Amino acid sequence: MQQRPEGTMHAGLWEFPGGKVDPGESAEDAAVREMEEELAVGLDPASLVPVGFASGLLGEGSTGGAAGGALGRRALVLLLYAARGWEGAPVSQEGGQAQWYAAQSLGELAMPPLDYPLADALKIWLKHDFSEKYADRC
Ligand SMILES: Nc1nc2c([nH]c(=O)n2[C@@H]2O[C@H](COP(=O)(O)OP(=O)(O)OP(=O)(O)O)[C@@H](O)[C@H]2O)c(=O)[nH]1
Repeated sequence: MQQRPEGTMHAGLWEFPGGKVDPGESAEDAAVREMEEELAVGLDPASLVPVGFASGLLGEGSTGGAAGGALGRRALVLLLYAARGWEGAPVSQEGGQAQWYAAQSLGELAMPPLDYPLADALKIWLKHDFSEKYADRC
């Protein structure tokens, strides 16, 4: 998990690492690029397995809320992937903290709203260990 830096929306809250998909980029390629940029971790896009998604409005749960603020009502969909292998040790490249947490303890972290359902999806996914099904991709 990584902590959002000061001066950004949801500053100080812990989130799954990642970021926005660039135009023309696949979601998997974006995940690989963001993990490299944010944590200096190398991933193979073919090793990514979809875990779940969460959908809401940009800015919901931050100071001022989404509907009344300058952000308007922009939809936000977060896709969560699992990776069983990577190169390098994750180190935050953007000044904030990055830390491992057991899936079971994620609910106790202060997170932006959509990361809670993502954490629940991860717990279910880990319980059933769907990665076996995708062994040829990992
Ligand atoms: N992880 C997460 N992000 C959320 C939630 N709700 C919400 O508005 N966001 C916002 O969605 C954006 C996610 O984009 P991002 O991961 O590329 O964040 P970023 O810091 O690179 O972009 P930024 O400069 O716009 O803040 C952030 O601005 C974040 O504050 C949420 O529930 N979970």
